[in-house]
Amino acid sequence: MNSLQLQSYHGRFLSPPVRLASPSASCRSRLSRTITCLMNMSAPPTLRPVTIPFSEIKDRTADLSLKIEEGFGPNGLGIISVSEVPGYSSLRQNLLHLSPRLACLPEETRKKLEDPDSRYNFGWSHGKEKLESGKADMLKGSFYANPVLDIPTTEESLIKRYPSYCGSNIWPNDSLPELEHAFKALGQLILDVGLMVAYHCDQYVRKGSGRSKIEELEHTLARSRCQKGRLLYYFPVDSSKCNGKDESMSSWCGWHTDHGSLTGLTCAMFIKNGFEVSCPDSAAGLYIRTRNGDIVRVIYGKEEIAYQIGETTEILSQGYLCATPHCVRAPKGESTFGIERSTFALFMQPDWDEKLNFPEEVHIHRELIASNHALTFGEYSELLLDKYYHTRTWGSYS
Ligand SMILES: O=C(O)CCC(=O)C(=O)O
Ligand SMILES: [Fe+2]
Repeated sequence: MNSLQLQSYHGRFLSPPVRLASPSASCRSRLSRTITCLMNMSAPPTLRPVTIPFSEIKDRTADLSLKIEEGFGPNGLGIISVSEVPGYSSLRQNLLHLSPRLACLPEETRKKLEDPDSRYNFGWSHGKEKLESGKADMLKGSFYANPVLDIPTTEESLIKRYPSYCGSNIWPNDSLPELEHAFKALGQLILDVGLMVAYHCDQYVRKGSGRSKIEELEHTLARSRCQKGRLLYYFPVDSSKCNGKDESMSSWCGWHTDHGSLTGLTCAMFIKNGFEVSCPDSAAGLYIRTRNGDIVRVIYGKEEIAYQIGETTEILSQGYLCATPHCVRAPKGESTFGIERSTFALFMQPDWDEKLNFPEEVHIHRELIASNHALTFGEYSELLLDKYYHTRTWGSYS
């Protein structure tokens, strides 16, 4: 089993997950009935998350607390998927096909899409984040934008104070004009479905915690101006800095927890020579550390949107829902040379002004933030960026 290290990851950092009370026997048997274990021996098992059809998640009268418990509860994987979302499949295809095109734009074109002032949290970002080794991450490129608001605020003091959220989107209007529409359409859909997931999470927390007054995830996210989409492009295996000898699970993307509230994820697309292919290495892809401490590979269908919990939900739910540690393993072996990976993450996050009270029972970033301390989400994010993200020396931000 991999020992997890505290790691910086573009403002989304790994912290030791909080252990809650051990799961009941009934939870355990329910989980083992519903999880399909496809592979087991020395390698970590491959599991499917609990899947909730769109018709159920959109139903505000449905009681989905058992399914939310299976996915996000003390014995769950920390990830669920939503299936049969109308219109989703073509929006995913449209956007994921654009990431290789973006990544192979001429260097000076990509440079114009960079935004050092936001520490590369808007527009194109490549080689600006640190890997677990501390070296610059050349393995993937990212394109960041707020899919809902092009200009979240015009207030200069806010833009200075919270540049990673209050800055403006940068679209490649001349070089890849299709990107803006494709990015916004998919981001908005994942957000709409994510708010439905958030509603059912609130119901689950209210019921299970016995607290009538909770910080509602759904409303916190619905009023936020901080949604952030990330289109990820993992460079072909042989042309990246990866020498192919990296056996670790986190060879493409290091272990971390996302620091927002809820992350929506598409099923990744593998591409070779411009064509979609299936990945020849079945060990490649997304890995998760469950709240029981097990490391598992997680798979879900192309037609499904996956959602996992971020740190801010752990803080606002007072540890009732826990952030999900995850990483991505690169494919290995000669047959995988030339394979690129494209995927999209939507980080649903509170507004920069939203107050976070750090409760006693949550141990996230204790080295930085004392318990019973309160910070806004904007302050929390910038604090983490200050500590772990050393771009002030690279960019014009000073
Ligand atoms: O590439 C992936 O599948 C996950 C990416 C991720 O975890 C992130 O961007 O925070
Ligand atoms: Fe992540």
